[in-house]
Amino acid sequence: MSDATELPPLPIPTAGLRPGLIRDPFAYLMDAAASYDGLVRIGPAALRIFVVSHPDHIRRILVTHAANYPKGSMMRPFRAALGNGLVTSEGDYWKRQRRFMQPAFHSRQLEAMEAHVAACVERAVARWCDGARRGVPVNILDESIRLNVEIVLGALFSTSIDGPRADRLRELTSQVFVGLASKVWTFFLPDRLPMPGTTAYRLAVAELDSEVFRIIGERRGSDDDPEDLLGLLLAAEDSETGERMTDRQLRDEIFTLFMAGYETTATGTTWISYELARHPEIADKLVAELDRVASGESLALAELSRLEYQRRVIHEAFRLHPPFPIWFRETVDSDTLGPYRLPAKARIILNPHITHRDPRYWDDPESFDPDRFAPDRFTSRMRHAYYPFGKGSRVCIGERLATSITQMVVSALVRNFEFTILEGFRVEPRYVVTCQPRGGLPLVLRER
Ligand code: HEM
Repeated sequence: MSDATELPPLPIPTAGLRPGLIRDPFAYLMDAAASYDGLVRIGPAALRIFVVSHPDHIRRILVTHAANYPKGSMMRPFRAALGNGLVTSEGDYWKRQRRFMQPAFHSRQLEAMEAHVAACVERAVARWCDGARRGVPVNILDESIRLNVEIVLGALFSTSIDGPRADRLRELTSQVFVGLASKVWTFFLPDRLPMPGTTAYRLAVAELDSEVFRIIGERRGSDDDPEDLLGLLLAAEDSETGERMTDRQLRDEIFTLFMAGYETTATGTTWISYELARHPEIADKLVAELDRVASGESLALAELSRLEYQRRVIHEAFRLHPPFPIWFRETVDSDTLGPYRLPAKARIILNPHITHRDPRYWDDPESFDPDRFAPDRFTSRMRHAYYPFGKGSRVCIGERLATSITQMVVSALVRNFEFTILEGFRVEPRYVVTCQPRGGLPLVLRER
C-alpha cells in the first residue's frame, strides 16, 4: 500500500486566491513553487488547486497517466468561447477530430505552403524597411501577429485577407485572450456574473464567429476544393454514422485554430527578437549561419533543418519565455505524485515557465545561453524538463508549422536588420493566455 497520504504543502497561509495571482500569475506561481519540490497547493482548500512543475509529475500527468488527467473545470471559460474544438474537447470525440486534422500539419502540407509563407514574409519585410527608413519603431508583436494571421489563414483555410481585415482579426483575438485571461482565475464564478471587459469580450467572440461562418460559407459555395485543413474538415466522415461535421462543429475547430494558431507563434517571435536585441552578437552568428547554409535571397523550407544554431536560439528563447505558459488538468481519480496524494477532482496548473527556470535542471537558468542546447551539453535531464509545446498525445498539433514560420520570420528579421529595443521602453511580461510583453515590443530597425 502507498504511504503517500499527505496533501502537498501550501506556500503561505491564504484565505483565498491571492489577488497576486490575477495581477501577475507568473510571479505568484514562481513564488509559490520556489521552495517546494515541484508540487504545491494554492488557494482555499475547497478549490483543490495544485501547481505542478516537477518533470516526473509532468510526465505522469501528460504522458503515462494522461487518461486520469483530462483538461477539467478550469478550462470552462475556454469552452464557453472555443466550444468543443481540439484544445477543449476530450475522449473519443477529441481522438477522432485529431485524426481528421493531423494530415493538414504534415510536412508535405507545409511544403505546399512555402510560396505563400515566403510572400507574406516578404510583404512584412517591405513594411519594416519602410519603418526603418522613416525612423519609426516597429512593434514586432503587432507585426508578427498580423503576419501570422495572414500566414495561418492562407495556409489552413486558403483564405487571403487584406491588411485592415488582418488588423481587425488581430484586435478581436487579442480582446478574446484578455477576456479569457481574466476569467481563468475566477473559473468558479458563474459565467453570467458581469466582470470588467465582459461586453468587449462578448462582442469580440460574436464578430470572430461571423468571420468563421463567412469562411465556411464561402467554401461551401465555391467550386474550388483546396487540400487544406478546411477541406479535410469538410470532407471528414464519421466512420460509424457516415455523417459529416455540422457548421457548429466546424466553427469550433476553426475558432480554436484562430485562437491557438497565430498569437502564440507571434508571441514566440517577439521574445526571440527581445533576446536578440539584447544579444546582438548572437544575431550576428545567426546571420553568419544563414549566409553559410541558405543558397538564395529567400529561404527555402528544406533549408530550415540545416540551421542548427538558429534552432538552439529558438529553443533557448522558448525555455525562458514559453509563449503559451499556463495549462490546466483535473484528476478523475485520486493519484500519487512523489510523496504526496492528490484527491479526485484536483485542479492542476501546469506551468513550463517554472520548470524551465528551475536551477536543479538548468545551470544559471536566468541567462540566455543557446549553446546549452548543443548536442554535447543538452542532457536527458534537461530534455525531461523542457516542454514549451506540451507532451504526450495532446502535444501541440501546430508545433512544426509554428517552428517553420518562426524560423522564416526570424531569418528575414536578422538578415535584413540590426535592431535595438526603443530606448526607455520597459519590458514587462503580461499574462493574456499567452505571455506577452505589455504594450508589445517596439524595435528600432536599421537595414543591414
Ligand atoms: C510557438 C507557437 C506555439 C506554442 C508555444 C504552442 C503551445 C501549445 C501547447 C503547450 C499546447 C498543449 C496545451 C495542453 O496540453 O493543454 C498546444 C496545443 C495545441 N496547439 Fe499549439 N502552440 C503553438 C502554435 C500553434 C499553432 C501554429 C497551431 C495551429 C495553427 C496550434 C494549435 C494547437 C492546438 C489545436 C492544440 C490542441 C491539441 C490537442 O489537444 O490535440 N498551436 N499548443
